[in-house]
Amino acid sequence: MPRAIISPSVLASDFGQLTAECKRMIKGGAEWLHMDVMDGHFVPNITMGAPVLSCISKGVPGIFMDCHMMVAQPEKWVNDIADARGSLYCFHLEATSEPLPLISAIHERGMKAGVAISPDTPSTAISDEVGEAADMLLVMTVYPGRGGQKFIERCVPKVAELRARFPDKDIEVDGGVGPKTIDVCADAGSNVIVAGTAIFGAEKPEEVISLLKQTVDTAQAKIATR
Ligand SMILES: O=C(CO)[C@@H](O)[C@H](O)COP(=O)(O)O
Repeated sequence: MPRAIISPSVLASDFGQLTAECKRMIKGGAEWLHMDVMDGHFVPNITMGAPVLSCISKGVPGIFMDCHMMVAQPEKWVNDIADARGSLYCFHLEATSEPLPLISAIHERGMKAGVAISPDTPSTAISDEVGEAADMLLVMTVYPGRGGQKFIERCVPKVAELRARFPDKDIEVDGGVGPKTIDVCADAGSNVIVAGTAIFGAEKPEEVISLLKQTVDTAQAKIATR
């Protein structure tokens, strides 16, 4: 049964704050930290790349960096992210015509491989072969590009479709997820939860992390008995 994993999407205005926030989230119960890598091509914004991730991994020993690569050429950054000690390299299916060789390249560099789909991409675009080869599947519940957007509920059936085909895989949701939207995500079968605003905007982030985790674990236990 896939276990609940909470992966806060780290928001910070300077580097010292970034590492401090990562440490605070781990202390608050987060297993992974979601790193939004945006290149200004695949999405309009630019965030951070391998040099910043390298500093974070040095500053936060043992961190699991869940690197969400919102980039136009995902093949290009595998080595740099591996050298920066990225733990999981999640690329967008829309950004490559060769997902299987890319998954192999990611595995060869010792990282887990994730495959993301944007809201307008159907879950069936992830073939059985690609889904089996990947370690994690990411269903975006907002259009990639920035935090703080409204959850798009019509993306949720894609989670259920993927969970039915891949019962043992990690399935992540990202975008507008928080206490108000976790139930539908968890019931559909997602077990890796990315949250930015809902966690960082909370007075007690650890309570939000705990609620998200409990909701997923309860839903996974129900799904396992179906
Ligand atoms: O990558 C993205 C959006 O592109 C997400 O990781 C968001 O940054 C999550 O933030 P919230 O929607 O939870 O505020």
